[in-house]
Amino acid sequence: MAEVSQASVHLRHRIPPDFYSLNSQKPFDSPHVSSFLGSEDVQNSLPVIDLNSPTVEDSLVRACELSGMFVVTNHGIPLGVLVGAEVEALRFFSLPREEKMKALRTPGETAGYGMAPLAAILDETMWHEGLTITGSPIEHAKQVWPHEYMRFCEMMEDYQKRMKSLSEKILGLVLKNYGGLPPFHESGPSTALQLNSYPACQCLNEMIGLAPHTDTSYITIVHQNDVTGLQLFHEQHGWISVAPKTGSLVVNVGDMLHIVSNARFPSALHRAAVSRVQHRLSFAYFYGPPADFEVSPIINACSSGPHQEARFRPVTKREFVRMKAKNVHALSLIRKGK
Ligand SMILES: C=C1C[C@]23C[C@@]1(O)CC[C@H]2[C@@]12CCC[C@@](C)(C(=O)O1)[C@H]2[C@@H]3C(=O)O
Ligand SMILES: O=C(O)CCC(=O)C(=O)O
Ligand SMILES: [Fe+2]
Repeated sequence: MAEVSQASVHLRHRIPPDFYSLNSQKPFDSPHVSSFLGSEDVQNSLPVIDLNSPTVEDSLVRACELSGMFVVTNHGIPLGVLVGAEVEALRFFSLPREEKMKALRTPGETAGYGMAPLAAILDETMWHEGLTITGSPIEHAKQVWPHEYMRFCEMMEDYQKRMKSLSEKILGLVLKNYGGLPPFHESGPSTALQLNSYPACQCLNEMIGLAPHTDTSYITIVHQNDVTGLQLFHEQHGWISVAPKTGSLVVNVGDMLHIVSNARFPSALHRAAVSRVQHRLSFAYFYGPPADFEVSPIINACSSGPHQEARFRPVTKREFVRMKAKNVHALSLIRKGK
């Protein structure tokens, strides 16, 4: 009996809500989210960085220091690639629930359909479904489209290839004064593409799409469709809305870069809100160290004042992910002197 309820709890955290049937109910208030989803309309306060600018390196470093999140333009990814990926993602998320369930993430795996892993340690329900892709999505795509999987796979592979180069360009510039990109040895970085879908939500008066979190990556590159929803927590303004701008991309600092920079760059605390009328899609590309690479603060000439002593103990991404699966505040567990 205990085993059965354990399993159902586990399933509850993996399987997205039944959006269609919930939306056919009369609107009701969520007990957990009492009108806290408002955000200040100060989205223009996020730095916008032209990657072709001659001062790009300084601007990137300042933006990382200031808010841990910024917008990039002239990034070299054609609009057609972003829109093409949106079309394919929508083709997937528009499938009937039982079809998408064929691609359900199996326990212990990264890739597949389901709730964000974050759901496992939260009480509240998130109005969210996601498809995580690592490399080729062929296995899951074939399960849902036995004969029409190629277009989806080609689009997603091309998207990841381009995002990988862009991540390396941005991270290389940000870390230039730290000796450039960290040495990855033979293993290469660990990367993942997370397709996020937030269907219009009519049944709840206020509902969270993705709960507040930081990403584990060095950096994450986010593309949003034209529906506003991404919000960044800002020390002075509270939650600020990061509205989509056609063709531009949002970049945020994750936990691994926060550690490498010895807390000089904040790991951006962010969340996603949902719309009552529009289906929101976002694409998050995570670029991080390989699982067994030991990440530790780099102390060098550009670290001054309070940053001179290592603030974190070394940690591998694998160990950190294990800690974060139980505690969203995993960073505090590796902070020195705590
Ligand atoms: C590569 C990954 C990062 C991620 C966990 C995952 O294995 C796949 C999903 C990612 C995501 C997306 C939503 C927020 C987040 C915290 C989560 O629960 O799943 C991130 C994870 C992360 O950055 O740790
Ligand atoms: O939907 C968004 O804009 C944010 C997605 C996100 O934060 C994530 O996938 O980690
Ligand atoms: Fe995120």
